[in-house]
Amino acid sequence: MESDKALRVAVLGCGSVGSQVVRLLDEQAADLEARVGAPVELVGVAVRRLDAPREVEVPEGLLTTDALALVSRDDVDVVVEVIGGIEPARTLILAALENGASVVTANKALLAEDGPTLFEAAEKHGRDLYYEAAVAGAIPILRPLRESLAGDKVTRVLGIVNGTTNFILDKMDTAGSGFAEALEEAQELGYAEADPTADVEGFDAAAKAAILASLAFHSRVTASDVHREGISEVTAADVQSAKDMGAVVKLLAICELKDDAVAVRVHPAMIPRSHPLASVREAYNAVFVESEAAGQLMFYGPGAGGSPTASAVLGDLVTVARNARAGTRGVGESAYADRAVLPMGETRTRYHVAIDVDDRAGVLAQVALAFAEHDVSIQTVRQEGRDLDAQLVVVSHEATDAQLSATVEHLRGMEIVREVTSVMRVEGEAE
Ligand SMILES: NC(=O)c1ccc[n+]([C@@H]2O[C@H](COP(=O)([O-])OP(=O)(O)OC[C@H]3O[C@@H](n4cnc5c(N)ncnc54)[C@H](O)[C@@H]3O)[C@@H](O)[C@H]2O)c1
Ligand SMILES: N[C@@H](CCO)C(=O)O
Ligand code: NA
Repeated sequence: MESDKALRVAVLGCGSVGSQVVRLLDEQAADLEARVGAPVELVGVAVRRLDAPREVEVPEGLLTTDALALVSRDDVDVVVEVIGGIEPARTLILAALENGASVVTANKALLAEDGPTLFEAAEKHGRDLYYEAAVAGAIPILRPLRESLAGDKVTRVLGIVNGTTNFILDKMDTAGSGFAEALEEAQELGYAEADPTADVEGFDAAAKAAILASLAFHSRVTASDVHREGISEVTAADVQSAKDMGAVVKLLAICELKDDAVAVRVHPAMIPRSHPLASVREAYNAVFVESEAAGQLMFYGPGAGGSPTASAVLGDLVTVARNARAGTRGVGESAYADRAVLPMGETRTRYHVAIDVDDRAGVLAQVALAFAEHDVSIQTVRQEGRDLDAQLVVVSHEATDAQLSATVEHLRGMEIVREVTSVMRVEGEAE
């Protein structure tokens, strides 16, 4: 792009995010031009159907159903991919890069599954590939990890990175709703999709965790490296049990550096109400970062929605445009550390276990022994007497997930244990 020439932008997909990108490109045109130093011009919008209803009016003549032809035009400087999914998004991004365009995308699913292929193509063709919108929507988190913290050593990232599940868990906590009822409300408000599997079962958060871990630890982490558990099994009893111990249940994406390996997981966990992430309500997102020199940082804001997500897309677009004007490109992938990914069994965590037991002599000792047999140290035990039985709530110290899950299996098989009523990991508290 020459210094006074417009930056020519093609947008692929005109749904929730794409329509807001198109709107902002029009409404902010004068400011964008001033910030970039050249006009930012929309030259085409690829859609699936020309006659579909849209949230934005696309200028005459810009709509096309041939996305491949659009990205193959030699007058396109930047392609914004907001179709989502693996194909045809991957083919279109690769074609755009090959054709000399830079790419801005919000596509976490594709980046988490096949990021390296895209990064290599960007490198090979000397173009930019930016994706701030892919993790936690509008919240600036990827740029801080990639740039602001590039001189520090990030040791841990804890994130609430899925708005739908945070909304559901928040309703279960504050309104006492059951999972199904809270999900229905999330669907009515338009947070959850008709098929909520990607959100509820943690796939969306796992993709984001893979991207966060890759950037935080300068390694390649893909979605298949992430241990994933969703929230569909979280019960009102779990939520109440968390409340009783001054905690709240959140779906967390946890990325940790352990010696020279990384551990990456997504699962519901109890965190103390005093932890900054406990105050993240409704569909908001937040990412809590711990690094050696900076200490603790928290990034908070709207993690979804057309307009917030478009804000992140436009931020990337301005960066790409400035790079192009300066005749340079931004930093590419940084995977030099090439760290191994720890299996979940070797990851260290803590468990909260609630069990119904017979209320008689020696029961507590037997339960304590089960923990001891797996070399798991107990932090607290709370007992609540009932008519004929008692509920014991045990919170462990840190141990490997394998030791902790073996302890739970052991408890389930014990004659004195009537039922294990709640099992959940506990995070966000110093040992
Ligand atoms: N909506 C959000 O809150 C949000 C937040 C962060 C990231 N994202 C990501 O942004 C991307 C877009 O999400 P969205 O919510 O806007 O989805 P959406 O379903 O609202 O929009 C996608 C659009 O792409 C169109 N499309 C599908 N195939 C096409 C093709 N071959 N050519 C042209 N158009 C095609 C669809 O018709 C649809 O209008 C996804 O990768 C998503 O993960 C969305
Ligand atoms: N479905 C996602 C959208 C943002 O990726 C969420 O609920 O957070
Ligand atoms: Na973001």
